Amino acid sequence: MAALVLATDDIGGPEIFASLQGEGPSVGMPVAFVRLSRCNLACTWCDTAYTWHFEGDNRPHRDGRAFDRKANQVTLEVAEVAALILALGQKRLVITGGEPLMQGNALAELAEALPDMSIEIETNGTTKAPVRLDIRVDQYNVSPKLAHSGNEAELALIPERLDTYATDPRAFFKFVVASPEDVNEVLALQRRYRFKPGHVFLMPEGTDSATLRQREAWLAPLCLEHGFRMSDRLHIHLYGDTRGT
Ligand SMILES: C[S@@+](CC[C@H](N)C(=O)[O-])C[C@H]1O[C@@H](n2cnc3c(N)ncnc32)[C@H](O)[C@@H]1O
Ligand SMILES: Nc1nc2[nH]cc(C(=O)O)c2c(=O)[nH]1
Ligand code: SF4
Ligand SMILES: [Mg+2]
Repeated sequence: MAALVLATDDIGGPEIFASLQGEGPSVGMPVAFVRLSRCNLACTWCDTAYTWHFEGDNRPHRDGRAFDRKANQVTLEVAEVAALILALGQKRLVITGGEPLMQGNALAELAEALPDMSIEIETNGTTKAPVRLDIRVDQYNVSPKLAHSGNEAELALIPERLDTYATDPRAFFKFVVASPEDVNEVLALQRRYRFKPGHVFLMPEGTDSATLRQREAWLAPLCLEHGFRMSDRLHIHLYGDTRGT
């Protein structure tokens, strides 16, 4: 059986936890989360940089911190991960990271070990799931990265991938916006990829309630004007920017 590389919680255990889904179309649902380690992108405002911003990695991040590789990832057999998830007693699993689809083949085995759970995947949209995993996925929350993320567009916005997700009825798009100008980029992507009506969310960048509220004040009218849905970040209001929530 394969192994998965997971992020760690504050005391060094695997980041597997029950919480309410805080973002996107299933906000408020009670779910189990599993957070995998590593990412192929490097968003300057990433709220989980501890999954990829390891010591010696000189990709920039606004925290300016380097994280220690060994302290922030743990490798477990798929069966062990499945048992920890089942122990949470939830019906739905949200797989996130880091970029979880970097470990798509091991995730397919995880999905097979959890035949009764529905599955939602948080992804940056640069990678597709292998078929063995894809057939088990109920929902993709795809979060393509705009210019303010600091990623090169050639790495962050891959036309073939975005075309595939745009035509998949299970895929919802969740764009992180930090300023009103960012919405122009979303509008350009909307024109190019023709995301389905009701499948596009704009979500404020922010890791504290005050920032989210302040940005939602200008984001809400823009959503009304352009027909986008707005996503808050419920978990930030409930628990702050903490691991395992
Ligand atoms: C940490 S990412 C993990 C999954 C995947 N790598 C991705 O980017 O979609 C989970 C979600 O958090 C969002 N996110 C990360 N940092 C954020 C921040 N500072 N403010 C708002 N959303 C953020 C991402 O855009 C994504 O929708
Ligand atoms: N409660 C809660 N909801 C979330 N939705 C997406 C999350 C993520 O980090 O991918 C997340 C998270 O970390 N916590
Ligand atoms: S793609 Fe996701 S995990 Fe990777 S750096 Fe960006 S927000 Fe963080
Ligand atoms: Mg999060």
